[in-house]
Amino acid sequence: MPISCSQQHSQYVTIPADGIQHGAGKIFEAMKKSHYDTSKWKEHPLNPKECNANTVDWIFLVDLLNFSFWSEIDIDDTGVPHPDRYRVTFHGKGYTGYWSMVAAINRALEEGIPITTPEFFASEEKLPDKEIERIFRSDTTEQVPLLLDRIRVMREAGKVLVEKFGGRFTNCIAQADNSALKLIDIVTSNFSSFRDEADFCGRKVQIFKRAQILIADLWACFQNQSYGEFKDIDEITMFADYRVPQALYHFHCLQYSPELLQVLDKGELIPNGSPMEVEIRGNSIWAVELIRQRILALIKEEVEEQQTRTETATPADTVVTPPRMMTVNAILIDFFIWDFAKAAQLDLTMGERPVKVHRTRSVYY
Ligand SMILES: Nc1nc2c(c(CN[C@H]3C=C[C@H](O)[C@@H]3O)cn2[C@@H]2O[C@H](COP(=O)(O)O)[C@@H](O)[C@H]2O)c(=O)[nH]1
Repeated sequence: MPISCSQQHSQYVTIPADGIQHGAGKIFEAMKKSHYDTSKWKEHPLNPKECNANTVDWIFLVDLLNFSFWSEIDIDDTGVPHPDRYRVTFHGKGYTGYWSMVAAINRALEEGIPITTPEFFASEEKLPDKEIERIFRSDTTEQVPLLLDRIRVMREAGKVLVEKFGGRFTNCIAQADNSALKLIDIVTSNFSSFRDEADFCGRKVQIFKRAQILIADLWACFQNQSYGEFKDIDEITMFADYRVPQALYHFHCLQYSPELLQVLDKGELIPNGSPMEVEIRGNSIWAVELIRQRILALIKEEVEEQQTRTETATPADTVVTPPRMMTVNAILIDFFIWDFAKAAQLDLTMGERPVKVHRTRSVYY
């Protein structure tokens, strides 16, 4: 369930009500225009086109390693990558950021390395650390961020899968009885690197970004069938990373204090679990929840308008087609905003309302 940030505790981040109206309208219009739905997931060249148990292994490893790609070298982070920032070339195209990790995994698979097989990536004998370093090798001088943490979380998760779940994440899915909330519980209680939580004003807040995006990627890839079928998928929140908050600020859906803006502009490190960081992440979750509620209201208005028009339409009027009732949940809004942020990164960093991503090093996002 999304957490509702107690605003009075927020010193650095707030959610302007008029900003939500403005942002939700813009996002809704853009999502309608692009017919944004789960079918978009497979369109990215690096995402798998087949949906089977091997795809589940692939998604598990990708979301196990789906953290911390911001570069120490590419300070401006405009989307036009600094030539020396970590980059992986696959099928002739250079990838940076999140996609660089995915490209490295796909490259290893094409080199015949069973990198997505848990009993393989669990084992220092079968897959020595040096070989993992080679798999994530860069075209440039900058190494993949947090390489040692990536190796550590692979060993830990691989061993848990082998020892407790028959070596496949499909067995975790089977235990969850098509419940996303149950699967979050299985993942966060068995795999410590997914246990993304913090203390905020004396309360424990469970953000669980990678556990939730793991479920979202399964749901989107399998289009709510088979290993991706979840009856309570709408309980999943947006994924509190460092890219979507930047876009939410751009859409006026987040407001930052002068002190936070200065920290971001200077590229200062913000510790994982610090009030500043938890406020950015917690308010992002709540802002997307408010955007979702606003979009549902806009859809309702549209349907009612169409119905009125249809009732009063005379034969001479053109036939009105009911609007595509979009399924809108926090996942689709998040995926849309993230894809938008990547496409509009130059505007987000250099445009009329520029802001940098917050720089926290952690295995959680
Ligand atoms: N909230 C949210 N965070 C997301 C994603 C994704 C990738 N999902 C795509 C994959 C399949 C679907 O098509 C999705 O569109 C990565 N990240 C996070 O971003 C950061 C990396 O950013 P940069 O350094 O600029 O590449 C890092 O924290 C990473 O964990 C998302 O969707 N939502």
